[in-house]
Amino acid sequence: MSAQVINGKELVSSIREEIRSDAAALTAQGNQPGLVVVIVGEDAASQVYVRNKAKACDDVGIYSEVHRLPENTTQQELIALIHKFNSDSRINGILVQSPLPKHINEEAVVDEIDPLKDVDCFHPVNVGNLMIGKDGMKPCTPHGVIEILKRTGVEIAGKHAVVVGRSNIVGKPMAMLLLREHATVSVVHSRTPNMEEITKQADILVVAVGKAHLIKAHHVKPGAVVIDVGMNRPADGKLTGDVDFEAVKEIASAITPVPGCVGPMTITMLLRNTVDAAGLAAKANVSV
Ligand SMILES: Nc1nc(=O)c2c([nH]1)NC[C@@H]1CN(c3ccc(C(=O)N[C@@H](CCC(=O)O)C(=O)O)cc3)C=[N+]21
Repeated sequence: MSAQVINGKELVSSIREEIRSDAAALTAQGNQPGLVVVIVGEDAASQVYVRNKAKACDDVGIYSEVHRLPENTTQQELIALIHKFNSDSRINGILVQSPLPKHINEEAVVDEIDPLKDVDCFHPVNVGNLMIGKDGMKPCTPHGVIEILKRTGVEIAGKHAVVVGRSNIVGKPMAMLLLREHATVSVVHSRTPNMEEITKQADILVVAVGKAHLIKAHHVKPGAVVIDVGMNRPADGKLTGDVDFEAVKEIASAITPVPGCVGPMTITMLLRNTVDAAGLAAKANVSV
C-alpha cells in the first residue's frame, strides 16, 4: 500500500492563518511584529530564500526589512548592525542568513543577537533553554517537523524516533524536541557503522543529512512515518530530499515530499517565532 503523502500546503496555510490573526491583534495595539533578515555576499540560493522570507512576512502582516551587505563587510560592521537592531523596537526578530563569508566567524556573530530576538534559536542561551525544557524560542526546522507530526495525528510519546544527522541546525535540536514529546530517540550519523539496523527500528524517521537518495526502502520499517528534511539540488537542477521518495513511499505509512513540506514549514515557524517574540516584547512593555 502506498503511503499518505503529507500535504504541506494545507498545513502551512492553516498555521499561517493562526499567525496572521495573532499578528493582526498585535498590530491593532500598535505592536506590529517586525523581522529583519541580514544577508552578506552574493550566494545565489540565499538570495532566493531571503526573498521568500520577505514574501511570507507580507503574507501574514509582519513588517520586514532585508539588509544586503557586500561580501567584504567586516565582522565588526556586521556586529554593529546587529547591535542597532537589538535596540530597535520595531524589530522583534533578527535572522542572519547563513552561510556567511569565510572571514566572518558565524558563532561570534550569533552570540551578539539579543536572545529574545533570536528567531533562528541559534544563540547558546536559547539552545540551553531548549535542552532543559524551558519555554522559549524553538528552532524553525525541527519545530516545523514536530508540527507536521502533531497536525497529521502521528503519536510521538513512547514511539522510537530515529534522527539521521547531527547538525546543530537540525539533527541535535530535532532529537531534543522529540525527547520533549516523550519519544525514545536515537541519533545516527556518518560514523554509525550499522545505520540500517537502527533506522529499521524507527516508528518515526527524520532524515537531515544533505545526501540525495541516502535513505532507501531497506532502511525503513513497514508503516513508519518518514520526514525528509534534505534539500539537494543535483546537476539536473531538480530539488530532491535525502529519501528515495518513490521507493520509500511504498513502505512507509506517511511521508513528506520535497519540495513542498518541511521547507515551507520552516519559513512558517520563523513567522511564528517572530510573532511570539513581538507578543512577549509587547507584554514586557506594558508591565514596566
Ligand atoms: N540563519 C538562517 N536560518 C535559516 O533558516 C536558513 C539559513 N540561515 N540559510 C539557508 C537555509 C535554507 N532555508 C530554507 C528554508 C525554506 C526553504 C523552502 O521553502 N524550500 C521549498 C522549495 C524552494 C525551492 O524550490 O528552491 C520547499 O522545500 O518546498 C528552503 C530553504 C533556511 N535556511
